[in-house]
Amino acid sequence: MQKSGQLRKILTEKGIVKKETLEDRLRSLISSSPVMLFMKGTPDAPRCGFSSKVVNALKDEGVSFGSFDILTDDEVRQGLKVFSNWPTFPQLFYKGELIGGCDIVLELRNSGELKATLSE
Ligand SMILES: N[C@@H](CCC(=O)N[C@@H](CS)C(=O)NCC(=O)O)C(=O)O
Repeated sequence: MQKSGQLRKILTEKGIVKKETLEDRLRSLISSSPVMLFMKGTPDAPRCGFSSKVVNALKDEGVSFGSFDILTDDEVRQGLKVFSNWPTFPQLFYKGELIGGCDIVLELRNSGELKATLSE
């Protein structure tokens, strides 16, 4: 365990810091970038066609975004479905709010609203 991990463990045992719950972790991940994409794979190497389409739509519109590969963390993968009440990936968030998955992002792109939706 790394030093910061050891410190957190000791402080948590002493009740000095609150144990980070999965919900805390999800909230913090969702807010880690104004536009945040939970996807399968990475923007450079998507591992699902739906994720790939959303990455391309964001890149085409010149939107910069953060991403998280849910294939690397099953807790986040299953937890986010419950937290956001959305059963599939990709999931795109803007300023902490769920925008939607692939179908919605493509609809927004096709109607010319994607860039504006992600910069309000
Ligand atoms: N219609 C969906 C398509 C996405 C989808 O069906 N994703 C599936 C297969 S990649 C999924 O995430 N299943 C749940 C899982 O793999 O945990 C959308 O608009 O995003």
